[in-house]
Amino acid sequence: MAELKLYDTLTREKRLFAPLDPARGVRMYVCGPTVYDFAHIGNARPVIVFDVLFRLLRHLYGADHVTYVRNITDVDDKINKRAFERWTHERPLTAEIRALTDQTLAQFHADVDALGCLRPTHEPRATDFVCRPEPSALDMVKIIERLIARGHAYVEQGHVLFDVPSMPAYGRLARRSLDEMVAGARVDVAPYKRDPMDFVLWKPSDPEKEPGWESPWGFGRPGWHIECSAMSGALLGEMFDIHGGGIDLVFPHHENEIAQSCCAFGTERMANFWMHNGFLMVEGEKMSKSLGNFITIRELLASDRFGGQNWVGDVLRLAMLKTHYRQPIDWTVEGLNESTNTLDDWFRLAAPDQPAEPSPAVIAALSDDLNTPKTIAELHALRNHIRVPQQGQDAEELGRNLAFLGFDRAQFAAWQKGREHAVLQALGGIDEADIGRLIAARLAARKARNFAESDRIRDELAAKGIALMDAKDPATGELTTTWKVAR
Ligand SMILES: Nc1ncnc2c1ncn2[C@@H]1O[C@H](COP(=O)(O)OP(=O)(O)OP(=O)(O)O)[C@@H](O)[C@H]1O
Ligand SMILES: [Zn+2]
Repeated sequence: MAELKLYDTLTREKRLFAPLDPARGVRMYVCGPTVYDFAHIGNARPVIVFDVLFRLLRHLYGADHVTYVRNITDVDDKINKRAFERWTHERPLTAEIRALTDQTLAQFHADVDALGCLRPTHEPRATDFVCRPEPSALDMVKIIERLIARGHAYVEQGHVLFDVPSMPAYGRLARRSLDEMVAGARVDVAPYKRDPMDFVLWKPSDPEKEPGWESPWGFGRPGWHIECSAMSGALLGEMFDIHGGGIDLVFPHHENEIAQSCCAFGTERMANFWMHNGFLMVEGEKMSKSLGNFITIRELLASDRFGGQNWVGDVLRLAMLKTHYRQPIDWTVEGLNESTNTLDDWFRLAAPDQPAEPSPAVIAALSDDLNTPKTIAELHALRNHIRVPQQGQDAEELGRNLAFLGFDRAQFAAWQKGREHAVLQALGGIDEADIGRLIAARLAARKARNFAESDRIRDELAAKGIALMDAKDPATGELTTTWKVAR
């Protein structure tokens, strides 16, 4: 088996990966979306990156030996605020919140499906893990009770807070001193906190406008960080193999997850590897909702807001994978055009209907800390060996790799056809049949050695924005011509 090496944010090194407990397979947790609005393309980066890792792990360890959990945050103050704004009092507020989160989750699924991402093994909703009736079922309330019992949390004015000074190892993931963390996190100083770094595990809810659960500390709701400790603990165990998310989650979110899980379970570590993707940037800044410089996945797929046209999931996926996951990505129209041309070329040459099966060179590249730029270079090399489009071993191998990497030939082809149709219409009514007739006339002219006429037809089409591509079948020596809309 290929050796898998992954970069671990905690130890700041690339290390050899092996499952902690081979009998349980590989266990991976990735922080998922907060469902109150459309996801932007920056949010898609961790989804795509960890989908590629999921595919690689399934290949290396077997599909039944990988458990991938990506949570859904459906209790959050931004959700409450949005639901409260649109609430018409015709149904209870909790039903309004559920409708908002259901609708947002359905949109999220449609978006990431279009990006070629497999569904994780489990997609737990935070609200299902606040308080579970079975005494043995781990949930947020039980973890908080344990933290209080072990002297790592305290109750104050209806709030439960994690006592940061009670954990000497706090700050190890972020590698910051307490002073730096206080400055960097812009932590709220609140009257119920003993130390400014202490963070909320539980807070009281106003039953009139906020969702809540009955708890030993009154009617309230959990803080954000505790949900990931509960869902990962319940579905993967107290210690698991890989924990992922965007680099912005290192501090405070992941630092706090570690504090909660390790102090509640009495463990040294929460995850064996911590993996973080870099930012997707627009004009030198992180794409984010708060900065307002974002474009949603939906807008890219279904509107012409970015670059004056709509895009297909495969193009967004390739544009994302061209950059190594730990580097920042600059999101540009030019990058999407380049990816479009690459996929157009690959699908023209790759054999259709191939099973998803990677080449050893692709596995080797991905096994080196998910080196997707190297993977893409391997595909270009493979492409250069193809003699006859869509035929022969190399064409089949390219097709198998594209399927393995999650590219969808039919989806891409349908989008290309739609684009070509739109361009042809804009060009003033030339259609596919006209082009076919002109190509046949040109081939006939060439056969008759009437090169002036064949060039005239080529120029006539070029003037209309149609480029012709000639290829010779090496077996028969026949010339065949295909066309595309030139841009
Ligand atoms: N620009 C970005 N580039 C890469 N990953 C990102 C970016 N923005 C958010 N993420 C990641 O997306 C996932 C979902 O995060 P979250 O729901 O907190 O996003 P968000 O609150 O909408 O982000 P923001 O407020 O920054 O727009 C996280 O793993 C986060 O790190
Ligand atoms: Zn999390």
